[in-house]
Order: sequence, then C-alpha cells, then structure tokens
Amino acid sequence: MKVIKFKEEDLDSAPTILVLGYFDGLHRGHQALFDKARDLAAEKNASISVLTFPESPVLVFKKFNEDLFKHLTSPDKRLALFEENGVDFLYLTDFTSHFAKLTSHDFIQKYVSHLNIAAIVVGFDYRFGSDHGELSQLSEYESYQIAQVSDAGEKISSTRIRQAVLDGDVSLANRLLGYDYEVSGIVVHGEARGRTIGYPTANIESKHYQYLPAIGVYVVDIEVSGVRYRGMASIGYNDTFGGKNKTLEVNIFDFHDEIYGESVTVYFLKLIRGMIKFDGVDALITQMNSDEKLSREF
Ligand SMILES: Cc1cc2nc3c(=O)[nH]c(=O)nc-3n(C[C@H](O)[C@H](O)[C@H](O)COP(=O)(O)O)c2cc1C
Ligand SMILES: Nc1ncnc2c1ncn2[C@@H]1O[C@H](COP(=O)(O)OP(=O)(O)OP(=O)(O)O)[C@@H](O)[C@H]1O
Repeated sequence: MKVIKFKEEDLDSAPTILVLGYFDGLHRGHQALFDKARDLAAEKNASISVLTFPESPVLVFKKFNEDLFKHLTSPDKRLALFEENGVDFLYLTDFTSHFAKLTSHDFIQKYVSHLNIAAIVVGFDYRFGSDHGELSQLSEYESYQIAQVSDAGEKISSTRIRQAVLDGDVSLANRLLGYDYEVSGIVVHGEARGRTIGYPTANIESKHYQYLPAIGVYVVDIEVSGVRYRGMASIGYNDTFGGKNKTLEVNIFDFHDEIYGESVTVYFLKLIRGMIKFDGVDALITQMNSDEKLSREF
C-alpha cells in the first residue's frame, strides 16, 4: 500500500475504486465497505483507494482537549488495517477550517475528479461537504452505498466501540471491531514492587494517544518481539500501595526476560474485575492467584 499526501501531481492515474470515510478502528461496519470495494476492484480490474484524514475532523469543530487526539488504533495499526482490507493507495489530506468550508460540489472538483474513478463506495449514512451532500449527488460516478452493519440491533460505529473500551467492556469492543482491541507502548520502569510479591509486571507507556480501557484487571495477550504470550493486566493506581499515577502493567505468564525499552502490544481479551484496595499484600496475592487461574483458562 502506498501512503500519499493528496496532491494533484502525486495521484495514481489508473482506474480505482474510491472508498470514503474517516475509519477510526476499521470495524466490521467499515470492513463491509472494503468487501464491496474488493469485489468491484476484481470485476473492473481497478485498484482500491481511500481518501481520508490523519486526525479526527472533530478537532476543527470543538474546543481542544487531549481526547480529540485519541484513536482506537496506533498509527501503524491503522495503516496495517487499511492494507489488510486491500487498500492500494491511501491518500491523506488534513482536515482544516478551509477543508471544512468546501461544499460537496467543491470536494468533488478539488479531490474526487482528479482520480480515475471506476466506482465510489461509502456507507449508508455518509454525508460530505459543508452542505452535507449525499452520494446520489455524485450521479456522474458509479457509486455504491453499503447498508448498515448492526450488532444487537444497533449500528456498529467508532463512537460505540470507544464507549465500550472506556467502560472496560473489551469483549463488546472486540466483537464490534472484528479483532482484539490493542494498545501498543514501550516497557518502562515502575516501582519494582511486583517482583517482590511474586508477580513482576511490565509497565507500559503508550505514546500514541490511544484509548485505555477502564480501570480494572483484564485477561490479555501481549506481543513481545513478535511472540504472543498470555498474561493479566492491571489498569489503575495500585490503590493498595497508595499509587499516584495511573499505570498499565502486565504480568506475562511463563516469561522471565528483561524487556525495558521494548515496544510491545497488549491485546485486551476480557475484563476480570475492578481494582480493589486491599488491607495488605497477602490479600492482593491471593486475589492475583485466582486472576491468574482465570486468565490461563480463558
Ligand atoms: C493482574 C493484576 C491485578 C492487580 N490487582 C490489583 C488490585 O486489585 N489492587 C491493587 O492495589 N493493585 C493491583 N495490582 C497492581 C499491583 O499493585 C502492582 O502490580 C504492584 O504494586 C507492582 O507495581 P510495580 O510494577 O510498579 O512494581 C494488580 C496487578 C496485576 C498484574
Ligand atoms: N455500521 C456501518 N455499516 C455500514 N457502513 C458504515 C457503518 N459504520 C460506518 N459506515 C460507513 O463507513 C464510512 C466511514 O464512517 P465513519 O468514519 O464516520 O465511521 P463511524 O463508525 O460511523 O464513526 P462515528 O462513530 O465517529 O460516527 C462512511 O462511509 C460510513 O457511512
């Protein structure tokens, strides 16, 4: 897949299926658009292109807070998902105040018309331009609007998945995504207390502005140097020890290496319980024994 900043002179000139949207998380609803795009690409001997934005359009409309930078995926995972879904050309353009003022007609003139469009694919609720135009206005192009993909009678959307993650309901998030929710980061030093209680943990700091699941204890897999291990994670303040910082820590099963500074990926599989402030270390250890049993059996 080629990642290209959208400029007229850099566009591929061969026929292409254009898929439009922001696609945070590339969930099962989004995947339906790419299923259609791949069928069309095969039928018309065309490539698949996406025209999207590096950051959320919402940044242009709302007072800033750090959450507006957050994504359901790391930047690398976002690219990998587009690639897995068959995208050949990923065109990026910044969503700015100027961009937001374009009407649907302007958008077609300035962007779409410079590509060699074989067909366009969007979702059932796709609107674009400052006038919130509908795809039917693009009548000069062959276009397809994909029906709503639902789960439990409700639209699968990035917003719904974000809420599930923030609620700690990673099982729901994973079902809606169609893959396991993951957070990647670097292993850093913690308080070095874990090893003294028989449960050493890799403390993980993410630098990607990803959503962290709710405070609690989770069954996880963790990928270290290309190998995936089972483990159990804690997200919280280590209440028993009066911790001040919120940490993501993973006790990796059957693993004994030093991995400070390594980039790892944590896959959240299931919420086990909330965080508990124990009266002493022994009660915490007893609880962690049963967390481990449950995690190994999951
Ligand atoms: C699976 C798991 C469950 C945990 N549950 C709790 C808990 O309920 N309450 C708590 O205060 N700390 C909990 N912790 C966090 C420990 O307090 C923490 O791992 C320990 O203090 C080591 O911290 P360190 O990595 O900074 O050395 C849990 C950790 C893990 C890995
Ligand atoms: N569940 C779905 N079924 C079918 N198409 C969808 C679904 N969700 C999104 N789409 C389509 O995918 C494209 C990208 O949509 P968008 O990035 O707005 O995702 P979203 O999940 O609806 O996000 P948000 O929750 O922020 O509204 C659009 O063309 C949209 O219509």
